[in-house]
Amino acid sequence: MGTRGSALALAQTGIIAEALRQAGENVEIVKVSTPGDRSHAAIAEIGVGVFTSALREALQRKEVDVAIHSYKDLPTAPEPGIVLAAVPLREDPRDALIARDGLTLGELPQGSTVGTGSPRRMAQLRALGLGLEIVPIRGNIDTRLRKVADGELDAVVLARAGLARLGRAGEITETLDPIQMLPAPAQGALAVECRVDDVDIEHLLRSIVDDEATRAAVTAERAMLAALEAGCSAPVGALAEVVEDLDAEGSVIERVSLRGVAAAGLDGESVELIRASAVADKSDAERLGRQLAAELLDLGAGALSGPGRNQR
Ligand SMILES: NCc1[nH]cc(CCC(=O)O)c1CC(=O)O
Repeated sequence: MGTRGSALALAQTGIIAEALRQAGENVEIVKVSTPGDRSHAAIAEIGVGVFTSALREALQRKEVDVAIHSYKDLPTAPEPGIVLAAVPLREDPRDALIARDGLTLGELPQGSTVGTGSPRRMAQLRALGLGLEIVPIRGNIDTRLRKVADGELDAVVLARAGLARLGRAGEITETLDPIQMLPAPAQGALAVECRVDDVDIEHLLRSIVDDEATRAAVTAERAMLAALEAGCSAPVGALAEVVEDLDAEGSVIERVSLRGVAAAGLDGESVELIRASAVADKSDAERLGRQLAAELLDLGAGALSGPGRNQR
């Protein structure tokens, strides 16, 4: 089972390995170093897939049989020869604020520094109009948290899921409501991949670790992202939830409810956000994502054209 060597990646891979071991399987974990781990440049500069392509190559070369990724870091374009065998039960997908002195977003004084390297988080923070100073940062979760502890920054915004998996959710001072901050498509979810011709392993992974509701939600979010032709570092947020509804005859059916946001500009400098939401049958998750993307484009997310367009 291949994984990146970061604390977060090892924790995530450990969860899946444990589930397989519980089911009686024998698992060996192999660390694969990626250019994303070695470079300190901004993610927007080094490009989509920096954390995931080395792992996929190790899979193709048969150095590993399974690859575990943070789903939100995967490019939207399918990879020939590789299949998404399972999408395990998702962690809380929301973003979280870790601020000095236990402060919430609303309590941070004007001019407070908030660290994030994500154009999506930058755009949504700016749109709140709180007068915060956004500081671009990179580095692993520990490095980012330390900047607040050391007093270098007043706050940072991180995925709740990553903090929870590292046992550091206790440092969160506010979990951000998706109304203020929509997460990255597939945030909090893992992607478990294997080689397309490895049917036994695919079946095994699907039967032990796949979660149907997570898969449907993430399918809608990622279809929206793909249709916007925006890569994982673009200012696009999406959150889908599987909800119970009644059909015309009054029977309970499962539907997918999807919310999306896109900044009018590509660089996170824009304060104008475009929002839309829609609901569809669970079996129509993919189409729902594409339809919401079309609506966002109609509403003006078309300004996403530019250097980042088609970068998948
Ligand atoms: N881009 C880095 C990354 N990839 C996955 C996570 C957290 C775990 C997740 O979202 O599944 C993070 C860190 C973060 O955004 O705070």
